[in-house]
Amino acid sequence: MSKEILEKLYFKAVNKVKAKNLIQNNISLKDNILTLVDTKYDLAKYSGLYIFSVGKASFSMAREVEKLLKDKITGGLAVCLEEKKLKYIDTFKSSHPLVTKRSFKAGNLLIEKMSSLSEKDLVLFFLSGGASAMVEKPIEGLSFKDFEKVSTAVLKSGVDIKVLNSVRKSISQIKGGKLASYTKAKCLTLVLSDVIGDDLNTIGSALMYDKKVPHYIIGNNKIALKEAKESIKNKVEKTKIITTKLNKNTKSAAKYIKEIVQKYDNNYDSFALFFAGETTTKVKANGIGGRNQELALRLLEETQFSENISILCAGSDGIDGNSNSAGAFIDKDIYSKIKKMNLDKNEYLKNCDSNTFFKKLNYDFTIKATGTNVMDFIFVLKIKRS
Ligand SMILES: O=C(O)C(=O)CO
Repeated sequence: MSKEILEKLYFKAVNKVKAKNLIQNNISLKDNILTLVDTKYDLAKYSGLYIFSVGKASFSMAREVEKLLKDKITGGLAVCLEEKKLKYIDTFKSSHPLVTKRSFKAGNLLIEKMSSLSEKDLVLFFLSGGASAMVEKPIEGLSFKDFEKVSTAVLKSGVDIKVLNSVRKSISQIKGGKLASYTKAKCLTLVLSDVIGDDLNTIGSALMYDKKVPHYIIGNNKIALKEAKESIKNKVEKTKIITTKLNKNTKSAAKYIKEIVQKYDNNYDSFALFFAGETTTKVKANGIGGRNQELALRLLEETQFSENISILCAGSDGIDGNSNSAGAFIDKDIYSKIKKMNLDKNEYLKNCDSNTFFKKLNYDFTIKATGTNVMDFIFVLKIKRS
């Protein structure tokens, strides 16, 4: 029952920031006038309209924008993770989370297409999280092998995305706004934020963020959480978005969440608490899991939650680390199951194997990739058990 409610809350949040809603809520076309958020562009003034899209939400963004703008679109490219085609926009399947040669190919394709445009063309560039790994053109002289070594080492080091992307920008010919300099076209960037505080210098390694390109944030975790909160406000005594900027390592995050839950537990009979952000962890072993399931595992350490509390920790993209799950649940029954199955939490933590742990218990949250990405969610629910 609580698992079902948590799952519903998750999909409420995620659906609000899926491409279909984002495009419908932020872009419209009437009599050749394209309205983006609050700015109007007269398409008659441009010789071509090009759509580019990069990131985990790339394909769905491009697909939805095609549905809206149809043959107004002259061309473009969606670098995506799907092997799918579109009518007006070319697609190219790249890789994530590791940079591969496909990411290099995607980088070159972007440069080739964008540099062929003139100042009379208009570009809508859709940027979502994951873009940094999906497109790349490393600085001259850096071999693929060396590039791979550097990027894999920083990826596993446990640094946050800001630091990670600063390193990525320093070894790239397209990141840190450099991609924008390859084109003469008028460019506008529409951003689905997967970074704390919607920092445009960090999202997708700021491919297009130089001074001349307006950026519009069209989706972020705040929008997602508000929708989830609204959907449950009549069913519990208290709802609260605690933070949209959680950026601690999994250990400190677990401690922080526990303290807050304890406080609410002492004061309310029922509640829904919403946390969002991105925790960090050092990957020191070869198990299966990601930061969301590791956080859930750490939440099980030391004191138990009281019996009416249940929790979901999950990535909004539907994928947690190297596992095929989005995250994991916790409820009162998990403690006795752990005991019964004689599972040693510390062993699984040490082996970075949180997914195996939750799968054994049948407490993993496994869904398909959602096609969007606004970082991670932690939903805490207190309701009477039915
Ligand atoms: O840089 C990326 O690709 C991220 O996921 C953050 O936006």
